[in-house]
Amino acid sequence: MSATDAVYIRNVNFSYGNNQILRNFCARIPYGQIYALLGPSGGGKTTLLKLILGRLKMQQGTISVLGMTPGEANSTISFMPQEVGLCDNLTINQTLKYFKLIYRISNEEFYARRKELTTLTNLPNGNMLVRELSGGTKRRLSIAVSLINNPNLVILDEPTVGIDALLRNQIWDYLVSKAAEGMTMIIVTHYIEEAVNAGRVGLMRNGALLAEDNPQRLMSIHGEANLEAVFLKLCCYEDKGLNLSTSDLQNQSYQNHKTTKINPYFCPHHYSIANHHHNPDEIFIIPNKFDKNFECSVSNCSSLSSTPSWRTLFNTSLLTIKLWILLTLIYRNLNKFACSYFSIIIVLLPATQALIFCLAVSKDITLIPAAVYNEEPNPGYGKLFIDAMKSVRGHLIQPKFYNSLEEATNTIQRREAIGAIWISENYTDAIDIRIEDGLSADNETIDDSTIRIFIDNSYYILSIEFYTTLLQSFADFSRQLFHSKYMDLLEVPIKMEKTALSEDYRFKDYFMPGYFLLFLYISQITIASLTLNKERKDGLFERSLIAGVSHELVFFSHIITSLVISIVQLWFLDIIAFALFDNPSNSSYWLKFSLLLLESLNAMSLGFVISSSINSEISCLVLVWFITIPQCLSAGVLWPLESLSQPFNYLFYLWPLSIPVKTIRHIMLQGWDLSNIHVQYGFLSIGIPMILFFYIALIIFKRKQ
Ligand SMILES: Nc1ncnc2c1ncn2[C@@H]1O[C@H](COP(=O)(O)OP(=O)(O)OP(=O)(O)O)[C@@H](O)[C@H]1O
Repeated sequence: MSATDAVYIRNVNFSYGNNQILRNFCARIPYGQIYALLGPSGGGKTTLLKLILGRLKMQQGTISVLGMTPGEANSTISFMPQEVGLCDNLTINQTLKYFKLIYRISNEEFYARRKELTTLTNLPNGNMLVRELSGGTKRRLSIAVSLINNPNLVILDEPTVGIDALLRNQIWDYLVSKAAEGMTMIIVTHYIEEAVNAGRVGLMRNGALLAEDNPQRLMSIHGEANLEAVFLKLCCYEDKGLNLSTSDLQNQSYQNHKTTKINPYFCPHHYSIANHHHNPDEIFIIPNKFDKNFECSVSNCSSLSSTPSWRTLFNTSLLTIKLWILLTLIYRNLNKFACSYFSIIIVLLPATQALIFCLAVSKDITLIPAAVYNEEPNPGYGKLFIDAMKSVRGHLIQPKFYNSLEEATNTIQRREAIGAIWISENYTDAIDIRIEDGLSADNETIDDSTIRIFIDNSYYILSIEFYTTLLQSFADFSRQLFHSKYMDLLEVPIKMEKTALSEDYRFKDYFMPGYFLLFLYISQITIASLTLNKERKDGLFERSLIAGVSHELVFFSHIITSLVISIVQLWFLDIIAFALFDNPSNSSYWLKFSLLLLESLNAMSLGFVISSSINSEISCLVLVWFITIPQCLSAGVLWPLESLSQPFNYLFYLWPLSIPVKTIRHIMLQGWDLSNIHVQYGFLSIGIPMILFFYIALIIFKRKQ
């Protein structure tokens, strides 16, 4: 290679599996020129660009880019991918600002260049979201992004597709002027006629270069009026088996070079990384043989850069730069998140679920309808029992009276009542006789003094509550009855003593900690399972990597962004569950907060493993459902783990929610703190898998293309 080559490619072979894409590909792209790469669709142009950028691993051959190996000089290279490479959820201004921050362009330079480029590319209002732009406008923005850092080398993959002819001409004029200032450009284009503007064209077919030269010279060598005819002619040669090798052509073009004056427009006198100050009329000499031993000249390569050399920055303040990029990425992530309607639902998901929970479950069940058939002609003990029943557990049972047993039981059939109560005609007398006779009471007296109950057990929870209330009412009723007869000793001989853990907890209190944890978990795993695959598909990702952003920084930026989202979610949850509603929390606020936050990170780590491994977002969501829905039942959220059938209960302890749910209950209901071994174990059971999953996710994220 020569010192005048910005990019030097020699004998490169590349295959995707058995499909060989590039065959002994050779090309050289001089500094300060526009190199147009032409060829049929599927010919391997994009593959070649990715090899130049180091985004694909070389299999065979040599590529030197700005005197370095592919990928090394990327911070001074800009790349515009074929798919425009923008993020739909950012505005035009945010997109440009993102690259300002990534490339660390000074404010002054940035505003001047932004003005120049937005005028050139005729961009609309900077506050418009990228997703609101037309295809052509996106492409124009993408061009502006590629030039915002005034790079040494710009690689544009089909930049002018979908752009009208007038603007296309203006853009080409601008590119030509930038080449005149020393910028090197590789442009893949399907518009053969616009390639005439380039200083050099490479005609590519079936993964090999058919010819490479100045367009005018190529046309004159082949005696054709346009490049398309040249290309067709070369294809014909190839099809007929005439082997017109690249070096033949180069020798040929070199010979022509010596005699042909190149249009000064395409051989600008400013160009010359090797310090050749050419006269506009001077001939640009292309060496006719590739140098065998290539030596890179880094100083030459970096001298054109207006942005600081990445290496220098690495040496001086590596940490500051990484921190700066990390902050920029977080800024971008948050902007993207804020622009999506879906985000607000995700942020509010745990809080809204908590609100629904508090409205629906946190109050005791009241007013369960019960049908009463009281046969007693006058108010007696039957009425006393019903009155006792009404006042138990906040009016849980609402009695409705009927005139026959049939009417009362029919209400159960019609689902108008959860149960029916039948009090016999002689209930008061029978009770008195039974108290008198004690164990010698006859069967008829026992029958008459028994209250009969009919329950609809298909409403399981309601029927349990109904039955429990009846038992409690009967205890109250009998206490009153025995008290009225001075027989207090006959009271039921069980007394509930008060302990630190004997608060009057109900079903909702048992359910609440696990439920809150479940919804934090679901929201975080859902976000995370769509994060890394979306990042990979995001147009900015490829560009950011080329700009020097590492996979690790992108990964950490997502962890921090999701952590911020988790904290906001937790605050909303706290406001709803503990400030607006009076849910029990017997623990330190920070211990509870830390456990919930750690479990959010745990969910995130598993979500990242999913999103780094699977590209399809639908498949990720299905997998998330597959993991989370069974946990509602088998991780102790709703139903205690102790009741699960053996040996599966041991297996179910492996669910990411099982031990955290137990631990949060220990903290919130039992008031245990970090000195308790079970709480420590709970924290460890979240932390260890979390670190492991984050590590696995990062490895997959880095390896998977
Ligand atoms: N990741 C991949 N895995 C397998 N094959 C691939 C992959 N990427 C590209 N190819 C194949 O490599 C060939 C060259 O693709 P490439 O995108 O480089 O062509 P191209 O010349 O840029 O085409 P176009 O002009 O249509 O963009 C195509 O046949 C394509 O199907």
